[in-house]
Amino acid sequence: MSSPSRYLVSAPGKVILFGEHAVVYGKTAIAGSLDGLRTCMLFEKRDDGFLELNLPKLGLQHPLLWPISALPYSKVASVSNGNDSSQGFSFNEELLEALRPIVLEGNAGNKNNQEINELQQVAASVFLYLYTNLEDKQTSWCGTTVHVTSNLPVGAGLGSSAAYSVCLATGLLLVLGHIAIPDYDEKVREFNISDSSSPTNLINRWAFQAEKVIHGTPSGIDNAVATYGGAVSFAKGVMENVIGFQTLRFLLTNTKTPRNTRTLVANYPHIVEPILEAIEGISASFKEIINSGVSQKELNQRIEELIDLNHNLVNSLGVGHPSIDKVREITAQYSLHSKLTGAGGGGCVLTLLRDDVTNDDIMRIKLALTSIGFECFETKIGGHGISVLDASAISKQEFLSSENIQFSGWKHFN
Ligand SMILES: Nc1ncnc2c1ncn2[C@@H]1O[C@H](COP(=O)(O)OP(=O)(O)OP(=O)(O)O)[C@@H](O)[C@H]1O
Ligand SMILES: C[C@@](O)(CCO)CC(=O)[O-]
Repeated sequence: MSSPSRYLVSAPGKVILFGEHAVVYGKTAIAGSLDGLRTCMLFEKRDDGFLELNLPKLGLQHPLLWPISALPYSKVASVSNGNDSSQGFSFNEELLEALRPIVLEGNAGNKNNQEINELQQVAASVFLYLYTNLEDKQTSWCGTTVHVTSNLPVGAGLGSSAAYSVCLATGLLLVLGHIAIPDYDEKVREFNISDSSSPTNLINRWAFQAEKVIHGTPSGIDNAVATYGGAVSFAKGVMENVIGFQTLRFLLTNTKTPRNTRTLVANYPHIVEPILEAIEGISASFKEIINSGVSQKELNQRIEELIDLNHNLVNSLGVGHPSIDKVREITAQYSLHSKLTGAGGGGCVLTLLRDDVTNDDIMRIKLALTSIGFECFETKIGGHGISVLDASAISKQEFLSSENIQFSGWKHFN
């Protein structure tokens, strides 16, 4: 059977319930995939030896273009054999350095690439970093065009970079013949991180590399959630399913504030260590409570206490912001509890919507928040991680106008 000439891939955003920042220092965090907030990519076959990347969500109206022959293949020899104990590969700084001028050069005569800003350069570097590593001379694709769409806010704490990284890793692994579209319509939720032959693990490892291009030293929780989906407890690259809170409803508020996500940890490691441990205690308490069989009312009340505790602790690491305080103030008027989520310093705020909150109140809260320029999403946690589709029958136009179209027939890796 011939391989598809187009692939569609889709990965969810994530929300961190407890443990952001602390997880970077090896503490346990709890997070889940976002229902309905996803990034999608269409990979189209080319036969002219070029790579094309379209990034409209980053404000780039024209395509970026590179000849495959310009990639610095001489820098990749050691990558796949490297040994990064946390997730499987070592990061190739030398390759990233070599890609910097190439990102801007593009093909001769194409000035487009030179006009791109720093965020766009990072997104392009991720693409070329993965492609250079994964290119397989056996592939029947002599180039690819990538289109990206997303309903996730970028740079707001909901894991848009992880969804981007997971989609790119998956699409390129498919295009370059390392993995194939699976047969499964539904995912069996089992993690076996040590099984290096599992396509899901391969995707997660390469997405982690991509996250390193964007973030430097990420914990790996965001790419893990975007890859595996569902709700997880995560520490030091090790993950467990957490069940029992997929029924909870949340309001996410994007304060749209430029973020300052730098914490005090690097400057005061000894002072903040007890704070990081206390944050880990919150994740542990959450896991205990969620499995304890307490009534829904008691469960909600305890989660709200943990939300406040976590917010105040992470706030003391220096990633609070007046816009986050504003959301907490408005939701508190309706007796609801909120915390920053993700890297903080602006960005998104998570509010637990208890069962007893009326739809009228939710509407009023949303109105109060949107009237001061914030953006709200009502969501549940859980749902599929990376999903793929043979898109041979889907045109580029259909894909680009697909915001409200649900493509059917998605497949999932087990
Ligand atoms: N739709 C997209 N198109 C292109 N690049 C994207 C897209 N979404 C995310 N990115 C890449 O991810 C970067 C944003 O990552 P950043 O970590 O700042 O935000 P986030 O992932 O939304 O937040 P957090 O990591 O706190 O959850 C962008 O600068 C870009 O490089
Ligand atoms: C702030 C942080 O903990 C979460 C970002 O979504 C960073 C990370 O885990 O890599």
